[in-house]
Amino acid sequence: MRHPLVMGNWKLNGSKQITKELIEGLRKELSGVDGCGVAIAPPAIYLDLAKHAISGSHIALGAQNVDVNLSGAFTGETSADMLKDVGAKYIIIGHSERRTYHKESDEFIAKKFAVVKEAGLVPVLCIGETDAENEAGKTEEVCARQIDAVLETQGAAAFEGAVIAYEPVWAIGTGKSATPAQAQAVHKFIRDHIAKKDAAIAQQVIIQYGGSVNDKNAAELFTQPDIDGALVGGASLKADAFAVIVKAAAAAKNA
Ligand SMILES: O=C[C@H](O)COP(=O)(O)O
Repeated sequence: MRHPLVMGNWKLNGSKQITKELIEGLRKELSGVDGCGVAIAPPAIYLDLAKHAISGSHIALGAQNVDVNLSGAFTGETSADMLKDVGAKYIIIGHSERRTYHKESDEFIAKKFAVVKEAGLVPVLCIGETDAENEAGKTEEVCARQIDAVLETQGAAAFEGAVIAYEPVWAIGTGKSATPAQAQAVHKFIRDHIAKKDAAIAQQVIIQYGGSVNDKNAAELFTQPDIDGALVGGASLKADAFAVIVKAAAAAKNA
């Protein structure tokens, strides 16, 4: 039985003060909420502060990126072991903003996937098509290619305990979420694609939806059978809105 996971990706937002206040707000709003995994991914520089602030709660810590190297002359990078050392569990890789602004390839992201798994952490592999690819009817082709980069190098077993976030690029930060039916169709395609290699692995993999998820549209998205929570950007910066999303996922799970 899969549990949903709602994860907040703070992106390049926050400060020491905001980190403390946002987590304090989340702890209050989420007290007693059960049935849904919750994680936050603040900027790397605030991970240690966040780890202390979530202490004793059921909020897990995530990171927004990782390097493929574990140590050495790689100025400005952060390794999987370092993320583990500060208490991060869920590591976002392949986010479209990194694919676009940092030119990260499918192969490079697959290497990150392997490094994260090797460290005993949980990769949150972001995949999804651009607006142009969507218009051209290439959604499934793009998602398959992005998953295959891992499947073909590490096998289906690599997805055991892993998380996939389907984030159509056209829905990210635009206020234009995919409809529940649109998202469900792609999530089912992703699960079926992995099932061709290993049905049991496909059944347990968490597939989050991401892209303009908010406190208004979350509940309906979570009614879909293959949508297992969400990767939330903008709405994760407000404790009350993020808590509504978490509660919606928990309610859908318990329904
Ligand atoms: O990682 C989160 C996604 O990029 C979604 O961002 P958004 O909720 O602001 O659209």
